[in-house]
Amino acid sequence: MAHGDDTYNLKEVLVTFKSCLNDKQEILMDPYLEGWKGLVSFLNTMGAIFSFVSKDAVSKIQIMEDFRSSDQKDHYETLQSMVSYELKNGLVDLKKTGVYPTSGCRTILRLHRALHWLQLFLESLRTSNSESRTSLLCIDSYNASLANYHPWIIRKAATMAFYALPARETFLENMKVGTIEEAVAMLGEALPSIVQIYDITQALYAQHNLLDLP
Ligand SMILES: CCCCCCCCCCCCC/C=C/[C@@H](O)[C@H](COP(=O)(O)O)NC(=O)CCCCCCCCCCCCCCC
Repeated sequence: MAHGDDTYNLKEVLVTFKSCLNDKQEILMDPYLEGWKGLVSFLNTMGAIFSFVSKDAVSKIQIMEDFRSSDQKDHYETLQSMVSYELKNGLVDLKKTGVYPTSGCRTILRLHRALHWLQLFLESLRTSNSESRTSLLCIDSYNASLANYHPWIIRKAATMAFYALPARETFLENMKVGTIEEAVAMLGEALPSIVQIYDITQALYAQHNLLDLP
């Protein structure tokens, strides 16, 4: 996985999401977190204006990595095993924040909602044309997804930061996957696995009534 800025290649990051599913269609925690870490590295190349976003993502990734290096690590091997372990042992605050403010279930839910934003944003980036403004694509995908879970002050800060995004062609070049056309083609290849991971997680959380965890 390329995390250094000069060898940075978003293709590797998005391909990591492809390796998240095992043969039982369960989502493997380690590559899932690895994918997020790669996205955060990319976000860090977009400037300090996004540091409040990357800090929050990093702290959530860290919570999950701590579970993966704890005595309970085997229970956190997949999203499915995490849900069943935490629910069975009463380790999730279901109605309001209490004893378990940083459960795996609520932490992954935040990343899962952000994955929906990513899916919408990448899809609009892929299907837009050279006239499109990245900032507006980003604002639209944010408003259709994550914004619904954020208070006014975060929405305001996020929207202001989006205006600092580079133009579409520069953005696609920054992905370091070759020409604009190659970058667009790569998005088309990577998106189905992101959609699949999102859909499987959404169904898992819906099945256990976990979509509104505080
Ligand atoms: C192209 C760059 C745009 C990046 C925009 C990302 C979406 C904006 C998210 C704004 C989050 C603001 C920070 C605070 C969030 C928290 O309040 C909030 C709730 O947490 P809590 O319940 O523990 O309090 N946290 C969250 O919703 C989780 C946010 C996680 C955001 C991860 C974003 C990673 C972005 C990676 C960008 C990669 C772009 C790749 C494009 C080719």
